[in-house]
Amino acid sequence: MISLRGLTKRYGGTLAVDDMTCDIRAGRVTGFLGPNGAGKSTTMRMILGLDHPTRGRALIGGRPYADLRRPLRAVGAVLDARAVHPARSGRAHLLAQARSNGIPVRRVDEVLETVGLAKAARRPAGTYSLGMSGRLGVAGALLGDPPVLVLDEPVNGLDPDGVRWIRRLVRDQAAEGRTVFLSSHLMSEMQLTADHLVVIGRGRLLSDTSMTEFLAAASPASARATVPDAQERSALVRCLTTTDGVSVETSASGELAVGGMTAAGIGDLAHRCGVRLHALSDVRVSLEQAYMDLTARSVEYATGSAERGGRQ
Ligand SMILES: Nc1ncnc2c1ncn2[C@@H]1O[C@H](COP(=O)(O)OP(=O)(O)OP(=O)(O)O)[C@@H](O)[C@H]1O
Repeated sequence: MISLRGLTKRYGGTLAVDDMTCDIRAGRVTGFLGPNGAGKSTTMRMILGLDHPTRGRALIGGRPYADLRRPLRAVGAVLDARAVHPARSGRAHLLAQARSNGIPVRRVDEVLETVGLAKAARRPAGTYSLGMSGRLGVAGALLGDPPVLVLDEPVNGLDPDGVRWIRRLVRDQAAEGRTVFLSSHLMSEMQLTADHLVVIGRGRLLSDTSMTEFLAAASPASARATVPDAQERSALVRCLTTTDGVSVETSASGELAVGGMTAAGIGDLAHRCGVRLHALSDVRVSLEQAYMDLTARSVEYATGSAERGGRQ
């Protein structure tokens, strides 16, 4: 588990991280979201001991990073996948990391295989594509088989196959009981990958909740229903419109768009009214829309169309 307690970082006049308190728990993928400049990388750097908090603490398994005796065995990280000596081969880069953490050489070859870099392992890392560098970064993170993974934008530069690979990898790591803390600006990908979300804006914690609750909170109950029989459809519309707070629109194809009620509620009502349904589904906003709504006022570097506003 990663624990943040009143974590604060000030750079001169910039409050990059402002009193963050939350736990990033084991056994699930926690997505870390926030607009550009929100403080995600600064938070991750403080977790990894690369920056000192101005106030507060970041703990990995109850200890600050500096107290970890074999750090690669406690936490694996990808911060800047390009931060590798360009003349060193991928394998030599991993070997150096392994030696300093008491990790056997065979583990280096194992992780190179896992990330699909075995064939390119002896080439200078400076000749790697962005995607290959990303894979080398992930190999370094997995090297010590750590219980905690911190990944800053790990899908950057990966092709669709690579993006899928990262998704499966982090989901598998979480399923094995590891703590996975992952940042990305790719909302559709995050929606498929994360179980839990930590959202920040201008350094402050805006949300710490499950993906399901985050989406449900952003979208008032609404659903779509298909009733094949016209008379039964009218009967269902009558039943729905006599329910408080429910609105119904009928499309040209006869599909009902229902506001103020979930699919489960409509199913129960249809059953009571003796109406046969052919299709019934909840309508949810996407993570992208829910996230945009939450962070609209916290965007530091906004384009013309984004809302500008005060601090939340
Ligand atoms: N070394 C530094 N010196 C001064 N200011 C910094 C430093 N590092 C970060 N900042 C500032 O702290 C704030 C948070 O930056 P940070 O890189 O943590 O944001 P981020 O959420 O990771 O952004 P992005 O999504 O663009 O990567 C920004 O205003 C940034 O300019």
